Amino acid sequence: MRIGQGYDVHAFGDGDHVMLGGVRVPHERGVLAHSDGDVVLHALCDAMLGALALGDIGRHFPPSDERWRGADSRRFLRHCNELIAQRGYRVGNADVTVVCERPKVGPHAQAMREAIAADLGIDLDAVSVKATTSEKLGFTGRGEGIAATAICLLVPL
Ligand SMILES: Nc1ccn([C@@H]2O[C@H](COP(=O)(O)O)[C@@H](O)[C@H]2O)c(=O)n1
Ligand SMILES: C[C@@]1(CO)OP(=O)(O)OP(=O)(O)OC[C@H]1O
Repeated sequence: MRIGQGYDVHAFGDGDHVMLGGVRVPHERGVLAHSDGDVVLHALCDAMLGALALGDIGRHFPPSDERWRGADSRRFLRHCNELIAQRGYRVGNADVTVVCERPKVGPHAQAMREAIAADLGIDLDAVSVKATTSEKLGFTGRGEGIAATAICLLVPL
């Protein structure tokens, strides 16, 4: 078995939604990003890559590459899943925490779990999505941005 962790942050900018875990969540701000800026999927990709010491998301999908402008991050997740499968692993379970004051994540967590489980080809109960505020402290507390952490266990196929 292998274990990995990931972390991602995006600043809020103009817009009317944020992508989280592959789900479009209505919000009065968007995020500043090269891709769709999905912090949940970016943190999870980094956790999967980290578990096998395969570098990070920016190595596989460089922000300098125009192919990834506005990209759907589910594409990154599926690619990372293929990379780990090529090495004889699948995600045993994954646990993600989103940190922001708003939007509220809870009402969308089930849809995020379903999207992630579908892309990874694993059971729904192997995917956890949680959220917390930072009690109005720091950049997330001031509503300047959104962060996510992820941890995953890889098990042999
Ligand atoms: N963006 C968020 C933040 C929090 N939640 C839910 O609220 C609960 C309480 O958050 P605290 O930071 O005050 O502990 C938290 O456990 C989540 O269930 C949320 O849905 N979205
Ligand atoms: C996802 C990539 C894709 O170019 O760009 P961003 O959407 O800006 O997201 P980030 O979390 O900074 O990760 C780096 C890149 O791989």
